[in-house]
Amino acid sequence: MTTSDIISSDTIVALATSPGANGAIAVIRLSGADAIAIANSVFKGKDLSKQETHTLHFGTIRDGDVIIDEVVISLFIGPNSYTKEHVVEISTHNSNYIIERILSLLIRHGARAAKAGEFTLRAYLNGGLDLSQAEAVADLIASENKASHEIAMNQLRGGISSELQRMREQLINFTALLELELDFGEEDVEFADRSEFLALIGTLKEHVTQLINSFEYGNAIKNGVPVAIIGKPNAGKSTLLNTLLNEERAIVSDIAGTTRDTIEEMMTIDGVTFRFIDTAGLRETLDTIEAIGVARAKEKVAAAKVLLYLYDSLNNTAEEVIEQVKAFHREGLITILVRNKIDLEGGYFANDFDYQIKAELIGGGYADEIVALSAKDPASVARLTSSLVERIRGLVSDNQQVITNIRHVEALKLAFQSMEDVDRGFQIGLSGDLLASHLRDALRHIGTITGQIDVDRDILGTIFGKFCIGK
Ligand SMILES: Nc1nc2c(c(=O)[nH]1)N(C=O)[C@@H](CNc1ccc(C(=O)N[C@@H](CCC(=O)O)C(=O)O)cc1)CN2
Ligand SMILES: Nc1nc2c(ncn2[C@@H]2O[C@H](COP(=O)(O)OP(=O)(O)OP(=O)(O)O)[C@@H](O)[C@H]2O)c(=O)[nH]1
Repeated sequence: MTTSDIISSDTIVALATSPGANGAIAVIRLSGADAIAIANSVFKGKDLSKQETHTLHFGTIRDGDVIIDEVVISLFIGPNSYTKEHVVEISTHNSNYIIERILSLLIRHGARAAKAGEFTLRAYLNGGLDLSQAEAVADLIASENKASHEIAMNQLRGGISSELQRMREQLINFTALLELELDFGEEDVEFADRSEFLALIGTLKEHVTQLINSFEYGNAIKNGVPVAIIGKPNAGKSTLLNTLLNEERAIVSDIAGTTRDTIEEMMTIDGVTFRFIDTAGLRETLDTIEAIGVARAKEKVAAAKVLLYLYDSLNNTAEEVIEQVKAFHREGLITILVRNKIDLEGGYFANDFDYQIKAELIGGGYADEIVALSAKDPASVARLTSSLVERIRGLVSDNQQVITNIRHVEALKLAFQSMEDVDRGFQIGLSGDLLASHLRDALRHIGTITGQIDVDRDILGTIFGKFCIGK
């Protein structure tokens, strides 16, 4: 690739820092073949065309004789830049007036206003980043906690890309062997035995499934892990939420049915963001407002990753706890039984009540554990939060790649289907060329994730259109 191949014809410009923000300095970024020439035509200082890449230069920006600002210019000579084109960054004083004047000055001198995500689009088109890395840039900017930051950073550093590359290589070897056999078709040779092929496709399918499943965790981490807090009226749901949030957000009272609607609160604990959802108490009622609340509670559990079921031994029978928790149960729902108000019993002592619940719900696989606490007491609630964090972290193993992007999941599902076709094809003795065609489909679907394979212009538009302008 020569420099002229990778440097696009038009030069784009945008504010790279946040518009309207209060900082001291703003950065205006130019990228393209004429970036240096355009900057030179408004900059009074050293001749930028004679400077080395990755150097800084002090000077003024002038519109005719008028000095608009004293600035610092950073120079990146293509392809040694983020976009792989010439990039010039102008650090100005952060004034909307100055920014507007410099932007329009640069446009008058031949630059064009960049569209959303256009710098990163160019980085992708010029081979600086692959598509999943470009998407990671958006995730990184949006990341607000340690867990989502870690996943986005891993993706930006090529974690997903290299994993997919390994998978593609295996598939390519596989296809090559199969096509070699096809060439010798008449002679009926087999270069690899069928069981080896089947084992390999089985491993690949398993791997793809693991990635698909990681999305549930990845998506929860990215958007906050939804936790539904459920229990009979007066179980202490609002009290627990208040202690968790350390503020009086939910209305607490001892009149059953105070919480008529659902309340949602975001909170980051040990780097994991949770969305706690308080819900109306569960009870048979003729009060229609509250009946709607109960229906909503069921919806919330359906959308939750974690269920905190609150009860206490004074107001609940073991039977009703068992019945309700079973009613909410579904595969993959992390269920923590929260036995509340232990201060009223003078501390927690396991008794028949617990043994029954433990045997039925923990033993039966409907719940993961029981945490006994007093919702009013922050120290005992801390035991619950550390258990919550541990369980969320436990969903993926340390070095497993996590998918956070729905586009990637869709592509992986299609790849899985093609692998299924290969698998089934083998079993029913499908001809080699048809098998190879299914294999190529699988390769193509995986390739769309990193963008190695023809990605539709519309899809690129959707991906980069979500970025902010200047990114
Ligand atoms: N001022 C500034 N800060 C920024 C960016 C930027 O564009 N400008 N970035 C963008 O959003 C991110 C950093 N990304 C960057 C990626 C590559 C290069 C770069 O100059 N690459 C060269 C040189 C590499 C080297 O010296 O090792 C290259 O790839 O050849 C710069 C920034 C975050 N901070
Ligand atoms: N002693 C004691 N009282 C508690 C504890 N947790 C909650 N309570 C009390 O129990 C009553 C009901 O608590 P809430 O938090 O309003 O219960 P809720 O589950 O939100 O009730 P609804 O809004 O009716 O669904 C209040 O008087 C709380 O102060 C606890 O750990 N110990």
